[in-house]
Amino acid sequence: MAAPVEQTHASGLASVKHVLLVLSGKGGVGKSTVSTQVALALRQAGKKVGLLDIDLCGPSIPKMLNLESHEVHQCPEGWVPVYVDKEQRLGVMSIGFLLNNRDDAVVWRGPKKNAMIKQFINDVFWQDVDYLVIDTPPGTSDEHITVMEALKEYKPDGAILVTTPQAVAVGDVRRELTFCKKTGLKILGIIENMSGYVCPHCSECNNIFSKGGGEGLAQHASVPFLGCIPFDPQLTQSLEEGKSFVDLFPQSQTLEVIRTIIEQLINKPDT
Ligand SMILES: Nc1ncnc2c1ncn2[C@@H]1O[C@H](COP(=O)(O)OP(=O)(O)OP(=O)(O)O)[C@@H](O)[C@H]1O
Ligand code: SF4
Repeated sequence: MAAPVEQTHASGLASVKHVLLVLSGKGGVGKSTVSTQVALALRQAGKKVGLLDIDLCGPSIPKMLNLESHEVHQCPEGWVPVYVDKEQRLGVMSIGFLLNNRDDAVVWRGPKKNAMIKQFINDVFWQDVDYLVIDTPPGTSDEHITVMEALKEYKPDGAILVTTPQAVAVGDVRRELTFCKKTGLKILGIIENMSGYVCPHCSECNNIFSKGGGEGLAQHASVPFLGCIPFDPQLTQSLEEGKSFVDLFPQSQTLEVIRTIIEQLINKPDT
């Protein structure tokens, strides 16, 4: 585990223009996938982006971006993010970079996790970032409360809720909606992930499972529905290989969906 930062300058999110939290009611619905693709698409839209992975129990973002061998270093202003590109348009900070043993986080007790979350919010040296995308742990836990407390002074734009067609029925997302209301976090919208299946042979999107639950829930809760991202084997491939889906499959229909989601986020009057 890397030593705590000896801070001499204000860092934190002071130079970050917009903060977007990505939440999901339960694990495995594609929260980290959505966080990563939103960050990559925002960069492609010309924004300077930060991606903060505070899913302490399962930091998967370094693998998804092929950054697993990287370690963060410190400067007087704080931890320096790992940059995906030499132009430094997408910087990533993840607990995965700080662990000697990738399984360490799983056994941490609450206070240690909460202290780490606060450090992540306050001690990373983001330099003039337009959008900071924060990948949070699944569910609603003490860690989420800590995140919200640590973010209070930075006034996050709001939350993107990720669900799957199957998860919407179980009530996990409803709890997430309640959490946002109780903590005063604006809901930017719901994304239904793994919604339909893109055939690798003909690129046709088939609805093998039910579809539309996310949109129905959004209507019911009077929050925006941002779109349906299908289960796309090309997306799985790019995540497995740690390559950018945006660069690997620029003509993909799935990418069009992600771009449409980004446009809605960018063009919100108050984001
Ligand atoms: N739309 C998609 N198309 C293809 N594969 C996907 C899609 N969304 C997610 N996956 C795959 O599903 C798996 C789980 O995704 P991911 O790690 O993003 O979920 P998560 O909600 O962040 O999980 P956790 O709760 O463990 O953090 C990953 O292997 C990812 O490659
Ligand atoms: S979508 Fe159906 S018809 Fe098209 S290639 Fe796939 S399996 Fe064949």
